[in-house]
Amino acid sequence: MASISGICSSSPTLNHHNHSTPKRRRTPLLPSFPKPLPPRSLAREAPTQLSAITKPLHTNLESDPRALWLRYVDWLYQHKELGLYLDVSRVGFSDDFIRQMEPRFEAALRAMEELENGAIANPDERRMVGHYWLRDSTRSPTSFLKSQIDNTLDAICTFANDVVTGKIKPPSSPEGRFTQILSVGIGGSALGPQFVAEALAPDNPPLKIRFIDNTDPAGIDHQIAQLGPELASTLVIVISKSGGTPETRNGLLEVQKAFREAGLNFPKQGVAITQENSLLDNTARIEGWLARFPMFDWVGGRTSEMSAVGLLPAALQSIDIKEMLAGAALMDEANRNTVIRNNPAALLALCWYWATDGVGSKDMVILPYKDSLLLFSRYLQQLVMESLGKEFDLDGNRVNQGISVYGNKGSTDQHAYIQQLREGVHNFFVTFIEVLRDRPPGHDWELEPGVTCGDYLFGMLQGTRSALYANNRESITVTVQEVTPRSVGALIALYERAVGIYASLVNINAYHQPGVEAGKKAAGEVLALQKRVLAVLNEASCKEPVEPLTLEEVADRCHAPEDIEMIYKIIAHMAANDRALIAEGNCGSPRSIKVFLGECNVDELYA
Ligand SMILES: O=P(O)(O)OC[C@H]1O[C@H](O)[C@H](O)[C@@H](O)[C@@H]1O
Repeated sequence: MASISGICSSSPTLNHHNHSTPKRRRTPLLPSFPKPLPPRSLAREAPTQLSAITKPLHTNLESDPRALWLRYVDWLYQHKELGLYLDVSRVGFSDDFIRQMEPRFEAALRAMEELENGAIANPDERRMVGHYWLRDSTRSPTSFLKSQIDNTLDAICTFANDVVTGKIKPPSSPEGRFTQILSVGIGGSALGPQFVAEALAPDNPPLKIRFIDNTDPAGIDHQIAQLGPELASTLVIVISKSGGTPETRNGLLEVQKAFREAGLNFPKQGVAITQENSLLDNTARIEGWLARFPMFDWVGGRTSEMSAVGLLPAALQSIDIKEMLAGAALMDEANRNTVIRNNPAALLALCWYWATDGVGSKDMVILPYKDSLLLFSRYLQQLVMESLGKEFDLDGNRVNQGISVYGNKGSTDQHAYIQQLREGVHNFFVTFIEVLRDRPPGHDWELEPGVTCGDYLFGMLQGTRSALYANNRESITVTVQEVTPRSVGALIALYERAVGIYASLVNINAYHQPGVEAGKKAAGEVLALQKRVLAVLNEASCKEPVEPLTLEEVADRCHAPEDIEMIYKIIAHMAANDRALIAEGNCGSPRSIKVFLGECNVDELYA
C-alpha cells in the first residue's frame, strides 16, 4: 500500500466505535457562508422596543483640568467599609443623558428587587435567580432555601477543615493527608475557582489547586503528569451544575483511568459538586465518592462562585470564604440603593450604556494593575458575554445584544496592545482595576530615591489613564485597598449586579444561554457522523483485499454527500492520530486521497 504524505500521519490503528444506521441528512454540518452584511454604521440603532436615548455621536470629553477635577470629586463613589472606590469621571455621560435614563433605571432596580424576592427572573427556563441569597441567606424567599444555603456552607467548612487538618485522609498516600486539588469543570464551573485561586491562594496553601477545564487530551495529560506520585494525595473535585457536560465527563474519565493505572481507589478521593440527581450526582452516590455538595437550580454557572463551586476549592486553599461572602453581601447592600450615583453597580451599568450606546458598540477592556487579578477579565468575559450576548430581547425582538470583554493586566499590556487602544481603532472603553496597597507592610523599599517598584505600577496606570483620555478614550477606575477575600467578593458582586441591571436596561434575559446549545448540538452531530465514517471505513477495510475509499465514496456510503467537507476533516483528524491510513494522495489535496483503516474490526462489522 502506498505511504502517507501531507499533514496525515501513517501508522495504522484499531477503531472501536459503534455502528450506527446511516440516515440521510438534509442540513450540511458546515453551512455555506452567509452573504456579507453591509458595513455597520458607526452609531448602531437602539433596540427597537426602547425609546431612543439622545447621545451626541462624538463625545466631547471635558478637557479643562479644573472642571475635570470637579467632575471627579462630584462623581466619585466610595464604599467606606469595603475601602472601594468607583471613578466614572472619565466617561463622558451628560446630565441630560442621566435624566433620560432615570425611568429605565427605576424599572431596572425594581426588577432587581423582584429578582431578589424570588421572582422568575429567568423566564425561558422558568427559574428563580438566587445567587444574591448565597451571601445573605436571610434574603432567600423560603426557609427551605435558607436552610439549604446554610447547611451547605456548614458542610463545606466542616469538610474543608477535616481535609486540611488530615482528619479526612487519602487511602494510600505516604503523606497521610491530601496535598493537591484537581478541579474538573468548565465554564462557570471553572472560571470563578480559577480567578479566586490566582487572586487569593496563599504562597503555600495546604492544598495546591490545578484545573482540567477542557477536553484537550494533551492538556489533561499535562495536569496528571505534573501531579506525578502526588496523585495519591490528590482530591479530585468534579464540578458540573448539569452533571452532564461532555468535556467534564471526559476529564473525569481520563482522571479515573489515571487512578486505575496508578492502582488508586478513585471514589475515596473524589468529590462531586452538582445538582441533586444529575448524572454526576448519581454516579458519585452509586460509586460511594468521598463527598457530594449541591448546586442549586436557581444559581447559574457564571454566578456560582459563592456557591459550593467556588467556596469549597477556596476553603481547601485556606482562603477565608466567610470574608468573601461578607464582601459580596456588603456590595449587594450598596447596590440596592435607588439613587444612581450612590449605587456602584448602577453607575457601572450607566457607563456601559453610555459607552456602548446600549447596543454593544464598544468593547470592554479590563485592565487590573495587579498580577493576582490576571484572571478577572477572563472571569468577566463569561459573566458579561454569556449574560448579555443575546439575539432576542424579552419581547422577542431581534436585538443581537452584548458587550465584548477582553483584557489581561497592566502594566504588562502597555508593552503589547495598548498602542492600539491609544491610537488605533476607537472601539472600546477601559476599566482600570487599581489596588492601592503594593505589598504587605514592611516589605517595601526604594529601588531609586523616593520611588518603589509599586510606584512604577501606579505611575503606569495613571499615565495610561491620562494618555487614553487625552485621545478621547473613556475609562472607568475601580479602586480597592488590597486584594483580599473581602474585596474579591465585593468585585464579583459588583459585576454580577451591574450585568443584571444592564440586562434590564436593554430588556434582555441575562440568565439563560440558548446560543451555547447550537455549538454543542453541532459537535454531537459531528461525532455521530464520525461513527458512521468509521463503520464505512471498517467495512471496506475488512474486505480482501482491503478497499481504500475516496472521500466521495465514504460520503456516499454514509448517505451524507452534503457533509463531504466534514468527512474530510474527520478523516484528516483520524489520520493525524494514527487512527486511519491514507493509501493514496495527501490531505493537502483532498480530492486525491484514498483512505482505509489499518486493521479490520470484525466485531464492529457484525455489531
Ligand atoms: O456546570 P456545567 O453544567 O457543567 O456547565 C458548564 C458550562 O456549560 C455551558 O456551556 C454553559 O454555557 C455555561 O454557562 C456553563 O457554566
